Amino acid sequence: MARIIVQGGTPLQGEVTISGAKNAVLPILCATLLADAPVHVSNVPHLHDVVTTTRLLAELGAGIVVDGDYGVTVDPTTATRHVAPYELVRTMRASVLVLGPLLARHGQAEVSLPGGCAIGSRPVDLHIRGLEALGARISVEGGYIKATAPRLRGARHTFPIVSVGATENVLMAATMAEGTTVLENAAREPEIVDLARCLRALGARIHGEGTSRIEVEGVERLHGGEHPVVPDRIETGTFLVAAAMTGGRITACRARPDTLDAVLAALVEGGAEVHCEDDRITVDMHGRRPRAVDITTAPHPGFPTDMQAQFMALNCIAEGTGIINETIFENRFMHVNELLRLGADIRVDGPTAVVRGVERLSGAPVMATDLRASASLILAGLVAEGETSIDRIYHLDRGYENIEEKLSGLGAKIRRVD
Ligand SMILES: CC(=O)N[C@H]1[C@@H](OP(=O)(O)OP(=O)(O)OC[C@H]2O[C@@H](n3ccc(=O)[nH]c3=O)[C@H](O)[C@@H]2O)O[C@H](CO)[C@@H](O)[C@@H]1O
Ligand SMILES: C=C(OP(=O)(O)O)C(=O)O
Repeated sequence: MARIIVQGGTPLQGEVTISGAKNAVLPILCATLLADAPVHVSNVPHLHDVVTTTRLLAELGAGIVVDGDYGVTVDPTTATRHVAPYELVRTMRASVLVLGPLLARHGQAEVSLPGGCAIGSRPVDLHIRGLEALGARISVEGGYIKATAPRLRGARHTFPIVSVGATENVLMAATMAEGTTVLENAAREPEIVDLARCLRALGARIHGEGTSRIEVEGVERLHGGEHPVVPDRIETGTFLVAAAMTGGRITACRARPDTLDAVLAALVEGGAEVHCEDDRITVDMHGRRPRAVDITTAPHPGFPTDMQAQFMALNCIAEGTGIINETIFENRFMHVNELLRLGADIRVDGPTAVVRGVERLSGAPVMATDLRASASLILAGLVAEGETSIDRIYHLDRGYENIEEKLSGLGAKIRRVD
């Protein structure tokens, strides 16, 4: 099985180009099902989850053309099937995002329940309740969400808790509902903003994305169009933490500093010098050891749960003790046991981890358990003495494009072995 081998000890230096955001491109690809003509999506990252999504769209009958290095054109006009099968959905939870578009466009959808994953149980009740508020009739039978709605109707709906995926599913469905929909307590993540921009480029009428109140005036049809995917803030943050941990200086290019406020504030608290330009972020640690940072994850604009594992890695080698509270997912500390194998000092008590910084980590074989846990192990490997070998890296390929090549370009001693 493929592994990543990291030799620790090199401060990272140089520039790295950020790819399109995984968590933006997946809903956007699903949204193309709403259109009645081809949609061209650019700045599409090379990720396993993107391949899974295009397979799912093809399974539904859509035409897929990969053009150039980073473009995908989806022709939804031939997408007449409405069943998203278990075999595809089980490998990627975001597949449930075809539910809203299928329902809005075809009046029916059957989507396999995605199931849980390593980081938590991850139910989809909020997606279902939101779509029901628009008039859908939904039942769960045989492991499938079965939904029908001859025509969705606009409604006022308040999400009981903030959910990125549920906001996306209901937003997509509402674009073609009859009348106006108002979504309260909507997620405010930059990926929601990017989805709304894409939908608007296809003719949707949406206001308020990026705030907790989104208003959608339903339209009869969405047309074809084009959309470039927003840069990946989590990939950006991961590289910036790598620079901070190694005492290096890197610039993330084609990034979006305005989507990273909480992460950049935490880096500054950790002792990094951070400099932002339009689409570039430079982090300079001047060879210093980072200071420990306290983190509490929260919906945007709070500190992102998808950066929690990386900051835990930073705290492992920082000066002082950092306290990490994970409030979004109930089981997102799977990286702790692996970091302990590298010599970290971490104590977990329910949703809280207390990380006492140690002078040095030492390389060891470790196992990736989920996407961001994998990233945290690479970061720890970059500063550990000797060699760290990371197993089960298929998790990484879901969400990081060529991470070992990008890190090598910054001077890291890292390679993939098959
Ligand atoms: C593809 C994608 O964009 N994934 C992101 C998305 O996941 P995802 O959209 O799955 O995450 P949500 O925002 O929905 O989850 C937030 C919380 O709500 C709960 N919940 C969610 C839906 C539901 O129907 N019922 C329910 O109880 C979840 O279990 C979790 O505790 O947002 C998460 C939170 O920022 C990120 O970590 C993921 O990287
Ligand atoms: C948890 C993540 O993704 P997903 O929701 O696709 O599992 C992530 O990107 O960190």
